[in-house]
Amino acid sequence: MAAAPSSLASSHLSPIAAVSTPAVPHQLRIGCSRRRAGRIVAMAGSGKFFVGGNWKCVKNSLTGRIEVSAQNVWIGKGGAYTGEISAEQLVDIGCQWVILGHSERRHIIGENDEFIGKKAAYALSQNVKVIACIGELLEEREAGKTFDVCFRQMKAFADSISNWADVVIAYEPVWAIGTGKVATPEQAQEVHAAVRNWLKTNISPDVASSTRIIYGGSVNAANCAELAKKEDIDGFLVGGASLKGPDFATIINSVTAKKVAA
Ligand SMILES: O=C[C@H](O)COP(=O)(O)O
Repeated sequence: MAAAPSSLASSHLSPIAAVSTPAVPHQLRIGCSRRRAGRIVAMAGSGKFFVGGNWKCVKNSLTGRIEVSAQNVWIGKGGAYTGEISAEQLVDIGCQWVILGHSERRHIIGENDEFIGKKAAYALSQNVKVIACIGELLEEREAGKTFDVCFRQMKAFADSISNWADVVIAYEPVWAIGTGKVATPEQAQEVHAAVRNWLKTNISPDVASSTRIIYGGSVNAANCAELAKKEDIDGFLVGGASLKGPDFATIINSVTAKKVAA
């Protein structure tokens, strides 16, 4: 892979961590994904936490530091789209965030860049904030196409985004998601720095320095600290490790420690 462009300082950014937990039966669910259908996804940042999944369970048990994210939303105003979730529904129940472009939506469900971009545009138009996921397949990395893929996915999001204050970028190499094969801190930092530089070049230096870029893919209690030390890693999007409460706490603390250190 070509050398990454120089990174922009991001140590002032509020860190973020994200987690998921297994489904709780008989709860209203928003969003779904593979083995973790109905999971909770929590993110910490800007002094807030964000959680999505089993709505009643989440909403009734969280403090004001926690916000909720869905894992899917429809591309436009609600209507006869059976099985889909509208942004209006999310707003109605007080759900502030949605995860878009997750690799499972791209590679299993078949959502393409344009479709994901439409979702982002409409969600943002309804004041639903977006966790914009990008990331390359293993064969794309091995072919030296990591930056090409991530930048193409970034452009699709950027074409739909006017207010970057409501966007968090999640870099999740597909080969690291749910595999136990985490990117090394250097591999992750290289892509995060490149994405931040892409924002600087294609959007603005302000957006580049203020947009949080979080890493996802086999983050756990053992590897989070070294990842969190990297300059352009502003937090985590965590799946499997969030099934273990103490591990999640360790992950949250790793990014909180970064914020304190900054
Ligand atoms: O949504 C979460 C990410 O896909 C990461 O999942 P993972 O931590 O199980 O690899």
